[in-house]
Order: sequence, then C-alpha cells, then structure tokens
Amino acid sequence: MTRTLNNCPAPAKLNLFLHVTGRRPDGYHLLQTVFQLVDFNDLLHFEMRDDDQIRRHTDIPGVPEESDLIVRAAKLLQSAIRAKGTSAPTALGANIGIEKKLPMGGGLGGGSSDAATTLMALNHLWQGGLSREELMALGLQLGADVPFFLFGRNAFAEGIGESLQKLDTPALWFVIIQPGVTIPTAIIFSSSELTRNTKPVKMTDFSIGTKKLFGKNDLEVVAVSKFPEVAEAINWLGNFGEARMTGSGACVFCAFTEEHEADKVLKLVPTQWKAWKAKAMQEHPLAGLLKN
Ligand SMILES: C[C@@](CO)(OP(=O)(O)O)[C@H](O)COP(=O)(O)OP(=O)(O)OC[C@H]1O[C@@H](n2ccc(N)nc2=O)[C@H](O)[C@@H]1O
Ligand SMILES: Nc1ncnc2c1ncn2[C@@H]1O[C@H](COP(=O)(O)OP(=O)(O)O)[C@@H](O)[C@H]1O
Repeated sequence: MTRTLNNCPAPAKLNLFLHVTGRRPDGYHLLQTVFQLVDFNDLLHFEMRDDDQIRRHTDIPGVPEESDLIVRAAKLLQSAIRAKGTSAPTALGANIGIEKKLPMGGGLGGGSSDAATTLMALNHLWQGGLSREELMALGLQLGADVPFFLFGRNAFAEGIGESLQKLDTPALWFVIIQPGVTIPTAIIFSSSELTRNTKPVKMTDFSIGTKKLFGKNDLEVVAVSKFPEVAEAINWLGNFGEARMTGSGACVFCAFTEEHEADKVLKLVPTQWKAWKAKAMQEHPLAGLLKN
C-alpha cells in the first residue's frame, strides 16, 4: 500500500477576467470569471501516520497550524471519510510538508490550491473513495476558489466560483508580478467603490482566441485606488501588452504567445518587485488521482 505522496503540486490560478454581477443574501458576491491554471506552484508532501493526527511539518509565517487551509482540509476529509464509512484504513493521520512558493494574498489562489491538493492526495492515500463532486462540496466549505482546483480544468465560473464549466484556453505564457503588497480578499469585496452590477455574459461568448477572454476585472478598480503599488505594476507591465490584476490582487499579469517574449519582459522587471514566468496548463497535474 502506498504510504507517501511527495512533490504534489498546488498550482496557481489566474482570473483572465472577473465580473461582479450581484450579491447573495449572505453578503457573498456573485461572480463570472475565467479561471486559468498555470505551472507556478507550491509543493506538498504527504506521509500517512499510524494514528489520527494531522501534523504540519513546515511553518507558514503568519498562518497558525489550526487556521492553515491544508490542515483544515485534512481534518474535514477525515470526518467525511469516517461519516461515509468507506473501507479506509483505521488510522487516518498524516504528516504534511509544504514548500510555499506562491505569494500569500496574491490573488493566485495559493491557500485554496493547497487545500485542493490536500483533499486529492489524502483521499488517495487514505483510500477515502470520495468522488470529485464530493470533494468539491467539501472544498467549498474552505473557500470559494477550492472547487475550481478540484474540478481540474480551466473553467468559466459563476455563482461564487462553485458553478464551473470546462473551457479550453489558449497555450500562452504569462509574466506575473507581485507588487510588494498583500491584499486581503475581504477588503476589496467590502468596499463601497466596488461595481456590483456588471451585466452577465454567456459562456458561449468565449472561445479560444477571442480577446474577450481577457476582459476587465471589477476588483482591480478598487485595488488600484487603495493600493498605488498595484497601479504602478499594472502601468509598467502595460507597456508590453494588456496587464491585469488577478482575483482580488495583489498580483498582476500579462499574456504572451511566445516564451521568449515573456523571458524578455521578465528580465526587464524592476528589482523592487518579485516576478515569475508561468505557462498555461490545460489540466491540474493531480487530475489523474481522481477517477470520477
Ligand atoms: C476573488 C477570488 C476570485 O477567484 O480569488 P482570490 O483573489 O481571493 O484568490 C475568489 O472569489 C475569492 O475566493 P476565496 O479567496 O476562496 O475567498 P473566501 O476565503 O471564500 O472569502 C474571503 C472573504 O471575501 C468575501 N467574498 C469572497 C468571495 C465572494 N465571491 N464574495 C465575497 O464577498 C467574503 O467577505 C469572504 O469572507
Ligand atoms: N496554506 C495556506 N497558504 C496560504 N495562505 C493560507 C493558507 N492557509 C490559510 N491561508 C490564509 O489565506 C489567506 C489568502 O491566501 P492565498 O490563498 O494565498 O491568497 P489569495 O486568496 O489572495 O489568492 C492568507 O493570507 C492566509 O491568511
């Protein structure tokens, strides 16, 4: 029986556009967005334990163990497997190591992706037998972006991000800049400046090659007005193409058709910013762990 799963990627996402179309009675915002997976990722390592403990073996500065989405995902899965009563091993514990590369509060979905990778890897190791749909429902309890990473394909998303339709996107290269600020998602969504009534679009409006894939991000206006650093990075990157913010920020990105174009821009990025090159992926690297 496999007892370890090492080097499990938790990839970043980019929101190629993001429209806020309304608000639910509970205050959560209704969105329309295109989620793009890219090959820039955290790495997680899992080892089964002979008891029921979940142990995080790497510190994430500013994230105590009990609020870490990785630990919360593992505990949620443990309960779900017990409740389902599948023929899982008697001990459902794990040692978890993390190589954190994705900037936090960057709009790249790092915490959500870590949670999704944890659900996929431990469901496999613990032989939980939960389906993709069951894991997506668990994931939604942890964060609005988690179901997307479990869905495993680029997607047009609606609702708060849980209603997903597969979407083929172009094979592009991205330059991603972290402008040196961390933006908590809640600050952007609670702003009185936020436009909450963008007219809904239809998924059929999008296909590979349409410029519409790279539409506006309604959250960007708010982030730019509150954080001049974001405006500065967008202005700089905008010299090389259409630069946008991803999610609720703070990272900004620009797409290129050729890798050498991205390399050229990456070399020019001012040293005050961290920046990365990333390639569009069509599928989550762990998609094979889920059969259904
Ligand atoms: C904006 C997006 C776009 O992909 O990504 P990020 O920039 O955070 O990566 C997501 O919708 C973010 O999802 P996620 O980061 O999981 O958000 P959550 O932890 O669920 O929510 C944080 C807080 O933001 C607000 N929130 C979040 C999502 C949403 N659709 N409406 C909201 O009003 C709520 O106040 C919530 O308490
Ligand atoms: N494993 C984790 N990795 C990153 N952030 C985490 C994790 N667990 C909890 N968090 C919390 O989630 C917040 C949002 O992180 P992250 O998902 O990386 O950014 P964003 O939602 O902007 O894409 C962090 O500021 C942190 O407090």
